[in-house]
Amino acid sequence: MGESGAILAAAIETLAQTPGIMLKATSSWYITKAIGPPQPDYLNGCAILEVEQPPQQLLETLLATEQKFGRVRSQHWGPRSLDLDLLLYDDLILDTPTLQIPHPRMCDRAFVLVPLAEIAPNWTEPVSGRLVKDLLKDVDCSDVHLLKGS
Ligand SMILES: Nc1ncnc2c1ncn2[C@@H]1O[C@H](COP(=O)(O)OP(=O)(O)OP(=O)(O)O)[C@@H](O)[C@H]1O
Ligand SMILES: Nc1nc2c(c(=O)[nH]1)N=C(CO)CN2
Repeated sequence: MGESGAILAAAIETLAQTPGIMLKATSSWYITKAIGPPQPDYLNGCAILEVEQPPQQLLETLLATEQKFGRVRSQHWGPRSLDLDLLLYDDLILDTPTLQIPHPRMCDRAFVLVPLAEIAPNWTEPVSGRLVKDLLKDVDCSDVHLLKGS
């Protein structure tokens, strides 16, 4: 919800300025049809961060950044101002009540795999053992559209 392009750019900048985080790459932004209850389109993208923070601390940083940009949790999979998900962390597999890595739904989501394949095509998703660029071949990308100029 809101000025999504500006919110995403500002959120990325916030992360890049966080001690222990170095921004290595960002994808283009993609306009994507919402999965879940009826709601406006999303703007999705991915970034690669080099971090000194362990995964749980990185999740806290992401959640704090969502809060900074006004994230309110109401409806499940409902509209939101900003959603920052931790998709992959090296080749780590982690399953705790508050954090699962890889993100458990990433392999099914064209809105994740299209931008991720742009910046990390040869990253292996460690649960399936498959490359991001190969996972992308198995999803329907018809509802994912490049935002021109991004
Ligand atoms: N890899 C992960 N990245 C982000 N949050 C995660 C992850 N694994 C578990 N979580 C937990 O999920 C909680 C809820 O996340 P959130 O409300 O953003 O879900 P969502 O984005 O609506 O749905 P989805 O998880 O399907 O993308 C977070 O507070 C966090 O504890
Ligand atoms: N297009 C799109 N749909 C969604 C998204 C998202 O990022 N993009 N995130 C969701 C929950 O995280 C639910 N539905």
